[in-house]
Amino acid sequence: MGENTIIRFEHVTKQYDDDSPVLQDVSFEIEKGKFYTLLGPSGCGKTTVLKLIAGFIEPTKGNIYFNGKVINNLPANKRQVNTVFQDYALFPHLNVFENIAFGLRIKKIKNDEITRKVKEALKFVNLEGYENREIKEMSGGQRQRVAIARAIVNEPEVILLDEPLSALDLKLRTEMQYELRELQRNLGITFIFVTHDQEEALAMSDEIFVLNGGKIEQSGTPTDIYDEPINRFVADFIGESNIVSGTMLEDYVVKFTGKTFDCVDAGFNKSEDVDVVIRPEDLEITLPEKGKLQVKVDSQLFRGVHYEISCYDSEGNEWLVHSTKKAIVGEEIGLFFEPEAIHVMRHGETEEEFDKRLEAYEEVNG
Ligand SMILES: Nc1ncnc2c1ncn2[C@@H]1O[C@H](COP(=O)(O)OP(=O)(O)OP(=O)(O)O)[C@@H](O)[C@H]1O
Repeated sequence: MGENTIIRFEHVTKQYDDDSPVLQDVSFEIEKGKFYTLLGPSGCGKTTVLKLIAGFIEPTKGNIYFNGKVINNLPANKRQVNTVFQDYALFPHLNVFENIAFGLRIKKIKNDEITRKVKEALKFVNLEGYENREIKEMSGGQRQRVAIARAIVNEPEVILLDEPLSALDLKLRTEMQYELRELQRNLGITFIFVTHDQEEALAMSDEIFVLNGGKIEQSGTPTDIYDEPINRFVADFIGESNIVSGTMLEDYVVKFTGKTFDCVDAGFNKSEDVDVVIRPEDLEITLPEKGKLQVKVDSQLFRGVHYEISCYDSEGNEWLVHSTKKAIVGEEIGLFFEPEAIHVMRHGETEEEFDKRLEAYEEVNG
C-alpha cells in the first residue's frame, strides 16, 4: 500500500440477501488529495461503493481500509468521511447557516467556533452573506453549494458525492463542474464522485474507475481510459467509438473489414479474434482512392464545432466521423487514419489480464 493511500478495498464483495452480489471481488486504492470518479451505467454498483466507504452498509467479504486500518464495521459517524447526496438532503425548516452548522452542533462545538467555520465554508462555496436565507429561497445550484458547505465544514478527509449535479440544467451543471474541481484543489481533500455521465468524468477527474456489473472494468487517468480502453465495454461507454470485429494476424498487423492494416498493438496470439476501435475524431475524410477504407455517407449532423458524419462500408459496418469538413450524403468517400488511431482489444479482457499480457510481452521483447 502506497504511503499516500487513504482508502483501500481488498477483494470486497457485497451481497444483499440471497441475490447475486452487486459488487464482486473489487480491489482498488484511493490516494490522498485526488479527485476520483466512479463511472458506470445505472445499477453497476457505484452507490454501493460509496455506502461501503461511508459506513452505511458493511461488506459481505473482503476488507476496507482507511489510513491503514480495517474499518469494515466502523459506524458511519466515526469515519472521517462526509457525503453529499443527489437530492442534497438539506433540512427545509432550517436556514442556510443552521443547515451547515448541524453537524458541528451535534459535536457540541462552541458557538463562536461554529460561526467561524460556517462562514469559512460559505466563502469556499461562494455563498458569503447567505447565512439567513431559507432553503426554499435558494436555487438548485445554491442548494448544491449549501450541501457541499455542510460536508466541508466538518473537515473530513474524504468527501463522497453521489451524482450531485444530476438535478441541474446543462449550463449550471458545467459551471458547477468547474467549481467543484476548483474547490477540491483548494481544499486538498480527497473527493470520490459518482456519475454515469462520461463527459463529466473525463472533465473532472484525476482518476476514473469504470464499473460494470459490480466489477471495475478499468481504472486510470481520463486520457489513459479514453486513449487506451482495454475492452469493448469501456471503449463503448467512454466517448463515441467505432468498434468492429477483426483478427490480429501478427504483431503490429490487424485485419478488419476484409483489409489488412498496420497498427501499434502486439502481444496477441496469432490469428486471434479481436475487437478494433477507432475514435470518430481520428478518422479523416478524403477521396476514395486516398482512403484506407471506402465508405458511403449515410447522414450528417452539424454539432457546432464539427460535423458528425455517419458512413457505412461495403460490409455494413457503421463508421462515425467527427470532421470540420462537410461531406455529401449519398457520396462515396475515403477514410484515412494513422496506425496509432487503431486500438486493438482482446475479447472481454480484464484490467489484470491486460496488465499481465503487456508485462509478458515486454519481458520477451524488451
Ligand atoms: N438495499 C438493497 N437491497 C437489495 N438490492 C440492492 C439494495 N441497494 C442496491 N441494490 C441493488 O444493487 C445494485 C447496485 O446498486 P447501486 O445503487 O450501487 O448502483 P448504481 O451504479 O449506483 O446505480 P444508479 O446509477 O442507478 O444509482 C442494483 O441492482 C440495486 O438494485
